[in-house]
Amino acid sequence: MTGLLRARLIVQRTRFRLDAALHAEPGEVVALLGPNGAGKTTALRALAGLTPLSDGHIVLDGRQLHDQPPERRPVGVVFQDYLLFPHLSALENVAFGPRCRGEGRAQARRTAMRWLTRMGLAEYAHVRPDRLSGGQAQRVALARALAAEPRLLLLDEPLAALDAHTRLEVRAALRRHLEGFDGACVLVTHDPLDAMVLADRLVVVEEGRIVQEGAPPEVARRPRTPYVARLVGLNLYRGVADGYTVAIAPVDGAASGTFTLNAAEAQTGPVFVAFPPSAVALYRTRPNGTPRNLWRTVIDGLERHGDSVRVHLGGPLPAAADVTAAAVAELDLVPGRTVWAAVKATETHAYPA
Ligand SMILES: Nc1ncnc2c1ncn2[C@@H]1O[C@H](COP(=O)(O)OP(=O)(O)OP(=O)(O)O)[C@@H](O)[C@H]1O
Repeated sequence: MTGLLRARLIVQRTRFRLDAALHAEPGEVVALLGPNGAGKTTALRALAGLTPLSDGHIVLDGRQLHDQPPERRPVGVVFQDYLLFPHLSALENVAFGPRCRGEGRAQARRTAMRWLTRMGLAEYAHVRPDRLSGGQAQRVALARALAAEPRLLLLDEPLAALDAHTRLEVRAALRRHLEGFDGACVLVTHDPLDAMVLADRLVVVEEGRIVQEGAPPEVARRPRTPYVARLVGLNLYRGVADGYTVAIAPVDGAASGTFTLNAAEAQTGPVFVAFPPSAVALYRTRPNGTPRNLWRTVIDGLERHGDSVRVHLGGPLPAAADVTAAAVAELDLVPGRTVWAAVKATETHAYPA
């Protein structure tokens, strides 16, 4: 396998094992996405040399890194809370990187100033971290990591400490800065939007294993686990296809196993079927002239979801449906109510499992 970064990360703990093969090309941004405790941070720390590998390897630019201590690795790290030195100015914080790489004091300060200017922070050069906003501190931390000219940049939840508004701006700025970086970048995030916006490739980790990877639109369109489906907001089922019909496998013990969905694409054998909550229409009484998929179900719960209301439906096919607030009032949708749910075959998407 070629690539700037080639790694097989194995970390064995008493009740947890990470075993993940990671690779990245020059200039590629790879997002590690996964639920709590999946092993994302462990993978990042292993790449940085902060957590030892139990087995495996890390090769960067053709050089073995796994036997090098953290300070000898051409790796820049931005932690979630940035870990800026509180007693140093922004400039001195950024100059720390080039200093560690052996630049003289004056030269390191010039390098640091260049980076701060690039990040739009020149006027904050002499300000200490406690006087910086979250977004500014994030940029200083990024400048400090990049000023050391790493070949691998590691970002641990780079936007997690920011409020929603700042996050939007910083996300866009971070994307621009990453576009100018020609090394490999691995970032860890919980947030699917961060991942979709920032990454060229998503690597989904669950229970220490990679369960899916691919370009963001591909992962979003064809989720392969319930976690990924929830993340991208799709209803997802496993089943066995015979032409345009799919016999759905039991979902969380709820589906009977005999539930059949009509899909838009003809397939044969094990498949996933996905459709968005917005494709589910709800009725109080059995509608006439209906789409091909129609079933009776019970409302489990409701929650606000952006401008609409997400209705959680129980068996026989647990699903989420997005409806307007007006529809909730009109149909008197309340938990426990029996409704009819309909999905057009053309709104479903079936693909090989
Ligand atoms: N220092 C440690 N010693 C022992 N176990 C640890 C240590 N750090 C993490 N773990 C365990 O290893 C597993 C993976 O943790 P890790 O922090 O890598 O997950 P994560 O995907 O980053 O989760 P989160 O999104 O919650 O940060 C978890 O079961 C965690 O409890």
